[in-house]
Amino acid sequence: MDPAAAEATKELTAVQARQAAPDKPHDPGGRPAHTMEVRNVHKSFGQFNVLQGMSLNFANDAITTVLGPSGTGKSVLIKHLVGLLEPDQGEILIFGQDMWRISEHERYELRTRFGVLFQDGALFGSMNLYDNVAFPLRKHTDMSEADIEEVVMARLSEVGLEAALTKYPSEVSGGMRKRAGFARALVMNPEIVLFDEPDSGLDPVRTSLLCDLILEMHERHKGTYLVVTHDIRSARKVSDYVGLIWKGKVVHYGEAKAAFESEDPFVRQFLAGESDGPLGMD
Ligand SMILES: Nc1ncnc2c1ncn2[C@@H]1O[C@H](COP(=O)(O)OP(=O)(O)OP(=O)(O)O)[C@@H](O)[C@H]1O
Repeated sequence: MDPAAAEATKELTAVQARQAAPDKPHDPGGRPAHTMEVRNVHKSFGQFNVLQGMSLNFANDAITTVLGPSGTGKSVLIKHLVGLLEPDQGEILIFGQDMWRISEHERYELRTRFGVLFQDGALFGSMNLYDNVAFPLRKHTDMSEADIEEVVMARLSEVGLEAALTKYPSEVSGGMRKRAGFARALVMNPEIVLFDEPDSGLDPVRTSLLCDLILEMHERHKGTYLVVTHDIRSARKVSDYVGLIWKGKVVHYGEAKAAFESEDPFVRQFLAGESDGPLGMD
């Protein structure tokens, strides 16, 4: 191995050694120390090892951003967290429960405690924005239409869409679709909210406004938020904690301020988005 590669490997090993905090016991009040934990998760598709021993304890009631290059497994991580993909090895713990050691029904119930904002908002094209936001309440609760209306209007108003409630997704901008998706993600008062590249397809101004909205909603509703992105500016704006993933592993996790001020060459290169440094293309 050439000296530069050896140095990079050494660096990476040192960073990996500082990854996710060790397990903590559950607190005596019954609340797990972490509402969301990923423990040594491996996942392959055919020969392709996407997650290669990923571990991460997400801080409760904080916004964690997970950053990583394209194709590094960020969306695969989200699918594991919501129980859409089963790990080949390792555990996904939600509220202290192993997602894959509970029944399918329990997993389904657990999913109702998540809000997820997918890249394109994942709205139903055949429903207007009001019905899209009302959908989870109609599906998962027996609330009356009057109560549903109260909640839906409150959520739509928080994201600035109360005037657009009769519009269909195809009739509004990408930014509005994301905001509607956000309103829908929050409608069941979730304790965990996951954002899969909320900034994708948005211009810098709309990205910045969406970040403001994420911060505002988190302040108002609290909860454990995970934002997956490769946009470093968004990460800087919203994060309390930052996780960096590379080659299917968490190579750094810690407070955002410390990460952005880190002298570590790997973390610096990652967060500065520079081509020069221990990270390569392969
Ligand atoms: N169901 C699947 N079957 C086969 N390969 C898959 C599947 N899901 C994901 N992959 C592969 O796993 C890798 C990681 O995908 P993932 O979508 O998680 O990347 P990402 O980090 O979210 O990338 P991006 O930032 O570009 O969205 C990719 O190479 C992808 O092709």
